[in-house]
Amino acid sequence: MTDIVYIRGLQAEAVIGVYDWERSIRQTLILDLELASDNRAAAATDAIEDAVDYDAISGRILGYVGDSEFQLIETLAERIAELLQREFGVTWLRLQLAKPGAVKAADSVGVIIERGSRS
Ligand SMILES: Nc1nc2c(c(=O)[nH]1)N=C([C@H](O)[C@@H](O)CO)CN2
Repeated sequence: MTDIVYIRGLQAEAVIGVYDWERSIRQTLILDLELASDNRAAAATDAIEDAVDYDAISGRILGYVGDSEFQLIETLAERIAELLQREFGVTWLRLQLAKPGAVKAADSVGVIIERGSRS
């Protein structure tokens, strides 16, 4: 399957970080997602039930990240990937998780992961 539904620039706030000062503040995270989709199936029925619902997924991620308190962005990215596979049946995904305020001299830092199979 080569179709994709994407979400770009999803902005969330979380307690995240390894240092003591980070455990008592909320920091901004930016998520970019590519999700495998059979767009022809959704187009054939024109029904949201047959689509990868970017609105429902965005809402779920915002809620999950907002409640999370991990130390590493690697952990948060992995948990989000697992959640999307488990709850939304996503078979393949590429997730970029950026922590833009983390390194003062850099525009942004973060991780990119791919999970699942595209075929
Ligand atoms: N690979 C990672 N490196 C670092 C992380 C991280 O989550 N993954 N986190 C930190 C600190 O929390 C940093 O963001 C504070 O500015 C350092 N390195």
